[in-house]
Amino acid sequence: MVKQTIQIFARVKPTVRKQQQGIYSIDEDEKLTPSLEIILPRDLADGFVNNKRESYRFKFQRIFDQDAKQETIFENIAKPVAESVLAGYNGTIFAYGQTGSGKTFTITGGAERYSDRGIIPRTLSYIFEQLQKDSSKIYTTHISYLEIYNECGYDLLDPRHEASSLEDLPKVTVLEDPDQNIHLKNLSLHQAATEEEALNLLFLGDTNRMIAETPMNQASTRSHCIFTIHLSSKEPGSATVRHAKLHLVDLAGSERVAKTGVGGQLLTEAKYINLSLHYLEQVIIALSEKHRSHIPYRNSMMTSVLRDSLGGNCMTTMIATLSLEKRNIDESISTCRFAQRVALIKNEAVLNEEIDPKLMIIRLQKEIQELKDELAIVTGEQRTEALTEAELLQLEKLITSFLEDQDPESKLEVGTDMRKIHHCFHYLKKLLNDKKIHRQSTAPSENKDQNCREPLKEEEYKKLRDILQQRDNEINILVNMLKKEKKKAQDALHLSSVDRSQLSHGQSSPFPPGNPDGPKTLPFSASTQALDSSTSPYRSSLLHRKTGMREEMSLGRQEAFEIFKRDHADSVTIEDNKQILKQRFAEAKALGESINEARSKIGRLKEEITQRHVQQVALGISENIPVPSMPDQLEEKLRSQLEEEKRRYKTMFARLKALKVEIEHLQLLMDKAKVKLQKEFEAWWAKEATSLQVNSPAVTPSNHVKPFPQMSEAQHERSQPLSNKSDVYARKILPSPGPLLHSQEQSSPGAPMENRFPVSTPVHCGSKNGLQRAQLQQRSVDCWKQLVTWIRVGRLCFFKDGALDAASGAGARLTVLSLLWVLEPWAARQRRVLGVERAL
Ligand SMILES: Nc1ncnc2c1ncn2[C@@H]1O[C@H](COP(=O)(O)OP(=O)(O)OP(=O)(O)O)[C@@H](O)[C@H]1O
Repeated sequence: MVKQTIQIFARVKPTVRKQQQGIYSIDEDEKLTPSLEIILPRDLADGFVNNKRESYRFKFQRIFDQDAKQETIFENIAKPVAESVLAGYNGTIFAYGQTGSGKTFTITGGAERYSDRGIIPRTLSYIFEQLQKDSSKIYTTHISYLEIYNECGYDLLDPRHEASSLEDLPKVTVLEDPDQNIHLKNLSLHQAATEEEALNLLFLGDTNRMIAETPMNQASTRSHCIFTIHLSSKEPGSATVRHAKLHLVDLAGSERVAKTGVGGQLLTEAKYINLSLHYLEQVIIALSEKHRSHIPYRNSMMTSVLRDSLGGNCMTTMIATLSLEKRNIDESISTCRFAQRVALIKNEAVLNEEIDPKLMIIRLQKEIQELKDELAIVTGEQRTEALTEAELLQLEKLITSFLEDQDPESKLEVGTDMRKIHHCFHYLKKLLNDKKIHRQSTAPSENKDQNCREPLKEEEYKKLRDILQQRDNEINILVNMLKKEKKKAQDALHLSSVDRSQLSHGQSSPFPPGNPDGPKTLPFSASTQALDSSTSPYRSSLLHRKTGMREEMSLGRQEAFEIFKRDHADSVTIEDNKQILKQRFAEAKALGESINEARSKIGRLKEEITQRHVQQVALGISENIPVPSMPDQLEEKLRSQLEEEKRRYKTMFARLKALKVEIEHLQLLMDKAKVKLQKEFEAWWAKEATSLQVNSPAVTPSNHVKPFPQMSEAQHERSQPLSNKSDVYARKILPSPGPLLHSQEQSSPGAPMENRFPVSTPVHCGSKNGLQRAQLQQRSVDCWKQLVTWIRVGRLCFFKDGALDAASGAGARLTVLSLLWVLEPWAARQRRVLGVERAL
């Protein structure tokens, strides 16, 4: 049993230095327990805190300042916990802090760079690396991913459901057995045999979390997420199994409702979050107080799930994430205070061992049999029924192996059942008799042979023995050569089939097959195939969802999506990652080729060594001299070259392995970014569609929505100043406002935007009485064509799908208005508007 208080660490998020100046300091002098001092600026100290203290000091196991790398965080915080999980103890790491303080960044990681990987992917990497190294045990790994939102649990890894909202995901409920053990009903466990499989599950969960979030529930901010690695280990042949769980928890933002200043649905959410964090706090207070008999775990789902992690059988670590800016000082102090209370909690971690029921049954059955046998001896009671066929067969097998065993001490153990003992004697007797008869029938010729033989002289005998030994050696060498030839032929066959399959995959994998020492396995090609969307069910389902969405898009919407993508803040990151991925692929390909060369060289060297050896043997036979036991100089040289080449191969192999992990991670990051992009586009599109409908009869500048959600405030503001003047322009150049749609059904909210502006829809144009409807439509179409051309050549910076499909005046008016809002700068806007006017 390991008794330990919960370890607390602090991590300060990097922000603009100016905003943090003089606000905090870290005292590293106290090596064992460094402290963080938060200094209240004078303006805040007055009245902010009752006693007007100007600085607060908090102790932590370690404090990581702004420049701490993800690698450092993993090495110092997560690695020790992962090690205890590998040893069979439960572990928990949870991040606590206000929204935006870096909880998700610390636990999951950033979505931009490979080096930004957080605790979860690094821990998975570490655990699988350790499992591979340890061949003394059989390990099984399972993953689960739970999201708790408004006190309801959701399974983020259910492959049967395609989540488009949180409600689509299976609901998880907490059950408690009589021993007060917590069970999570409906939370699926997924076996992950490799790091890639586990990372794919993480990716699936994160994407489901992102897709399922509502505009109200912006991802991690308002929900708690628990990623759990379940690890079982067993020594071969042993009936004892060890189970350990590692919870990696990203809690919701800890800020107070009053500060967030929200209402409606957000307020409800905030209340739930505050309530669940409040219950967490209550549990922690209760645990830190001595002699408290009741700990209110059951009050909330999160405390129920984390029951063991808090004051139970677990090694728990808390990371207090701090965004130490002036405006966040109160939240930062509150986070640190919380951490100080958490540090008082003592946990008692025990090894979670249990007996494997199957092995236990076999063991007990054997024991019962032995006891029955003993009882039979003691009571003198003997069984009289005949032995079954299976029992007889079993006995005969035992006798055969007993007779074949060269060990003179070996025993024939059949127990104390007299029926079995009798049968053994009968069987042996039969064997003996059969042999006697056989001897008699072959005796005359044997006798004759023996008579002919003269006693062998000692010298001759030795010579013959040497020759025999030599022949044996030759035969062994030849057999080995034969085996190698056979293996080569098989490999050639295998390689050609791999080549074929790689060709059929389009892009060939840069990862070469196998290890020159071992059997010809295909570790990399197999795992890259696992990454391929056709073989990874999780990734493929998400990619399908993503591409599926694309396929459903109309032409115009696709065009809008392309522009949305181009202008999105993440596009630079995606492009950067694409470039890095390309570089890594090129590097992996070059490395793969070098590895293949090294493999062939190793093969050639091995062949040369064998040939050299055969030559030596042949020389020995022809000149009748014994084969030298030590390799000659040439062979020695070949062997050292072989060793050198093997070392080179291993180094390259290790690098390639690391590259593979990096490539897979980058691919996952890109997939995630693409899904996010698609989702944001859909949300923006839906919002635009709604606002077009709601505002359609009279579009006023106040109704204008920010055209792209990802636009910076500055960009947005620049695009905003639509004066009445531009409205006047719009009115001038376009059909005047009027009822845009004929019937109610055309404006039904569910109707796709393209349906709302059908080409054939006649439009009622109130004040353009002089113009024929057909002429008006023609003008609109021309106008649209012109606009589309401008967009294509980059003259206009913004365009919406309705425009392409809408040949009607109504569609034209609205969309051109939208266009006008984002034309910049003002002078250019005017020129373009005039251009539009001329085009009309
Ligand atoms: N140590 C860090 N280094 C670099 N960037 C960071 C760091 N910590 C946080 N960030 C960045 O700050 C932003 C907010 O961080 P993050 O999403 O992790 O906050 P959070 O505490 O999880 O917020 P929420 O409660 O909304 O989930 C992100 O863009 C993240 O990349």
